[in-house]
Amino acid sequence: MSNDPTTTRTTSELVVRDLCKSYPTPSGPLHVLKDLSMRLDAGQSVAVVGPSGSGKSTLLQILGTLDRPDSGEFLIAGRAPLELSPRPLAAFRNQNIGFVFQDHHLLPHLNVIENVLVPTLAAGRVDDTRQTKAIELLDAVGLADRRGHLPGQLSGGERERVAIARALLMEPSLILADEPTGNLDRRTAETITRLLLDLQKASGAILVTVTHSEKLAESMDSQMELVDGRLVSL
Ligand SMILES: Nc1ncnc2c1ncn2[C@@H]1O[C@H](COP(=O)(O)OP(=O)(O)OP(=O)(O)O)[C@@H](O)[C@H]1O
Repeated sequence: MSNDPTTTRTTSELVVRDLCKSYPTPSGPLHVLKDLSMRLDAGQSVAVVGPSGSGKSTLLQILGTLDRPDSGEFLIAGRAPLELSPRPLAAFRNQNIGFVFQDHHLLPHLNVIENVLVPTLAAGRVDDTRQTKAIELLDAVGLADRRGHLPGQLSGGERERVAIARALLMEPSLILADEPTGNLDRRTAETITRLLLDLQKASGAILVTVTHSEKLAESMDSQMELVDGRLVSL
């Protein structure tokens, strides 16, 4: 078995055990996640809901390996990212985790296909396979004829589609979405939700979506609420 965190894939489950996270405040630590555990199989989608301040973004940041918990552990694709040092962790994140965030984070000076290919630049290789994959994904999200456009020349819904294509480029085992339809009108939101779910199901990735939208939450396989630092099935 390879020790390369970018290629090892022993299991495609997401296993989260006893995550704790607190932030220091003047009146003492604010305990946001308290022994949070969850387990999702490949191809499953889950909506995480909860009131503002309940810790949804904190959970997503930790699962996305962008922040560390105080304690606890989790496995993505059979690997424990918390055990990795910064460089292998960045490679692991790039290969295994796709992010779809409300504000897209598209690079304004790169055109649509270049934005989709950004993860390959980070991986240091833009090969023909990924180029083909990028074209396929842009086709799937209905933007085949907008490849050369800059993000500023696209609507909000179109930019979100680019972000979805980019998130799926490396065929990640985990997709994390934070209010992916937050800024969109109802019809566009429905189209984007369908696209995201269709592509996620086809790829077999796990999708964790944080949202305040009941409609979006209901579209996922299951719904969980963050209550007092833990996830409760709805
Ligand atoms: N870096 C930080 N330092 C201190 N407190 C923080 C920090 N980040 C988040 N918090 C606090 O942790 C709690 C959880 O925040 P988080 O952003 O995870 O909530 P959320 O459920 O995503 O909220 P929303 O729905 O409003 O986005 C909040 O009380 C927030 O103020």
